[in-house]
Amino acid sequence: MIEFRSVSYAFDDVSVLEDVSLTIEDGEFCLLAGANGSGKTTLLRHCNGLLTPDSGTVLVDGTPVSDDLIAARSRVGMVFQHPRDQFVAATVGADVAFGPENLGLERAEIDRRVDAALEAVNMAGREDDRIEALSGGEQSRVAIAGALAMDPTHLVLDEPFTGLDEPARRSVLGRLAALSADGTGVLLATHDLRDVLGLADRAIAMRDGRVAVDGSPDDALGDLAGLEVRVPDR
Ligand SMILES: Nc1ncnc2c1ncn2[C@@H]1O[C@H](COP(=O)(O)OP(=O)(O)OP(=O)(O)O)[C@@H](O)[C@H]1O
Repeated sequence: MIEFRSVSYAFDDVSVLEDVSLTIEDGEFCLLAGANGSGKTTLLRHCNGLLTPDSGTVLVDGTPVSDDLIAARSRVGMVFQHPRDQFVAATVGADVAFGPENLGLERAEIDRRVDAALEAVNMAGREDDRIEALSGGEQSRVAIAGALAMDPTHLVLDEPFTGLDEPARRSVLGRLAALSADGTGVLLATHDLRDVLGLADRAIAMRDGRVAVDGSPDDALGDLAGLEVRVPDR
């Protein structure tokens, strides 16, 4: 469970998050929508301590992130907007293994996690492929595998579809839905909800640093008007 309790945050005295309270349950597939600049990325970066609240608390599985940064970073897998920027190795297998290696796990456990993570994103057997030779969709899936190899309770993704074509987007979405059905909490920031609302359990939308909408996708749909979010045609 990821819990935001009255979280506020400002960059240089400019308030970006204001009194945000949210709980993301295990296995919940949760969308985070909102116009550019509404605070989505800032919120997500609190989930593993990349940012620290000015006031309020963020808890991961009951422990404040600031009390145990390593636990938070192991439990919350983060996938950023441009996966290319988050790769640390030249090949798929080496990149996905990087996180578990840093946890100091035994080689057999690392190999098991890499295999399972690649399997989960439909990239099994591609360990030796060079990342730079992969398509955008494959790179996104490798970035997700890298996060999964940490065996997280939650996956937090910031606009992971940027630059992906439709088939790649659908493929990544399908994997996220399957992972959430298997118990991984998913928090997915996107300003384009057209083909994701139907997969999600819940839709949250931010406006000016506050939670403006929070409900089931069906209920949220009507409330999203005016938030510069792309919604499905009815
Ligand atoms: N490092 C920073 N320094 C100063 N201001 C920042 C910084 N990062 C973000 N901001 C500001 O904080 C506000 C919220 O930005 P944030 O990136 O969280 O929004 P967002 O909803 O994720 O937008 P986008 O969809 O464009 O990524 C914006 O006004 C932005 O300019």
